[in-house]
Amino acid sequence: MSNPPLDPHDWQAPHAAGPIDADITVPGSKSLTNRYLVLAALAADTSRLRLPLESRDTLLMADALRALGTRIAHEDAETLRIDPAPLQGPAQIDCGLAGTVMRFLPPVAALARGRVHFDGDEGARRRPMGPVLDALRALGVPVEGDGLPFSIEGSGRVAGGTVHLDASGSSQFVSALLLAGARYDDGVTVVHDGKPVPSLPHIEMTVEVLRDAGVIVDDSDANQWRVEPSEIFALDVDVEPDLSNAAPFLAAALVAGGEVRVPAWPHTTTQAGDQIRDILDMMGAEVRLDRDGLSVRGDGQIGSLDVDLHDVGELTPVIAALAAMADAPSHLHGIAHLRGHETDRLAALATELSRLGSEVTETDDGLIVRPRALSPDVFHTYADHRMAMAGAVLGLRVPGLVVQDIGTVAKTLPTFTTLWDSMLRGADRVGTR
Ligand SMILES: O=C(O)C1=C[C@@H](OP(=O)(O)O)[C@@H](O)[C@H](O)C1
Ligand SMILES: C=C(OP(=O)(O)O)C(=O)O
Repeated sequence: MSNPPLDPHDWQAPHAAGPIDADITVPGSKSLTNRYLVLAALAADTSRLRLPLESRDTLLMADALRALGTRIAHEDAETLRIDPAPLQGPAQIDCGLAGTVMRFLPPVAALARGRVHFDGDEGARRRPMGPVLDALRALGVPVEGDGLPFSIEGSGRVAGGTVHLDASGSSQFVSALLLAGARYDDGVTVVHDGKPVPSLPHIEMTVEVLRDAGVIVDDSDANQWRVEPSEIFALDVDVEPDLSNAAPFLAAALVAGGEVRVPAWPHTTTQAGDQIRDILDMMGAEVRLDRDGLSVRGDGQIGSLDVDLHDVGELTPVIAALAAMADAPSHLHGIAHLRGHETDRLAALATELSRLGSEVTETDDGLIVRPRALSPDVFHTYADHRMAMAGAVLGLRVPGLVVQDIGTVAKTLPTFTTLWDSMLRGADRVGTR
């Protein structure tokens, strides 16, 4: 009997026939691109971003800012020019499934004159929003709703002041208020009360981009951030490659053996994804960062690990895929907040890895992955780009594995399959940033 035909959204993940030898040019960082776009829209003058990420999350951010009055256009193939203008409603904002759009823009919409309505994908309606919307209410901004869909009735200005919130569900609640806070009359002081904030490097990134734009930020006390009211200077920046999106390619060197190189890897960065270097080293890779970029070498052996991913939850799906092919059980912890990401990532990973044959236990705040012989099946992605990338990593060693709805990679890396194929051909001639 022949196999049933593949759904057109399904992708037969390529199997690695031998060691890899590839240079992969990774497109720009989602987190940096979307922070730069927001600050550029709030800035005093024209900004320029070179090599921004162009993916669903960043296109939605640009469209949303345009809906509020900002002019954003390509100046040349590599450069976006952003001309700020007074923020205006009425406007409809489609957040898709982008945490950065649904969290970063309500505090911006509060500065617009008029009603701004937010909605997004069905999955986005399940993502936590309460702390940032309640914080805006506490600052006197009229908000209708507690999650998507919701509306904000801006009056053109926000008084600002001190807000207390629980950011244990997402660091983005804090980043959101800090990004817009300099434009509030009294600035903003955000105080976190609750369990530890996840993804702290992402808040450090927010603080750094604000300081680069001339904003004074005091982050000297734990769990408290103060943004002084001030003008935001225009930006003229090159966007770093997205280090979390580099992870599946680097992981491939461990699975298939061989070497993967990522040029332009920053030597200092606020991207949490930089931690992939230490994690792959712990799993047995030979990792080298020099002036040409990052190179990762593997021999097909994957070591197990016990790791706290609280700061860098984005890497979990790819690390879990590696753990399922490691030489002993692994424990990934500190990641309870992943239940509120694109999907409940802990449940999704446990289900999909178990379907292939792994023995996976979901704990309160993570996963225990016991490697077993894997057999091919359909790997479901739950509209989660990082699940799709994890499926690709597994497919290198599981011939016949099918990744369902591969198109979901478009959230942050629309060229993923092209880059993946080029990596397996041992070259990166088609990669674009
Ligand atoms: O601020 C950002 O750019 C991000 C913060 C993190 O969110 P959480 O704090 O919700 O984990 C991260 O996982 C997400 O991919 C991007
Ligand atoms: C959690 C993620 O995205 P978002 O910005 O939508 O929260 C992610 O990219 O892994």
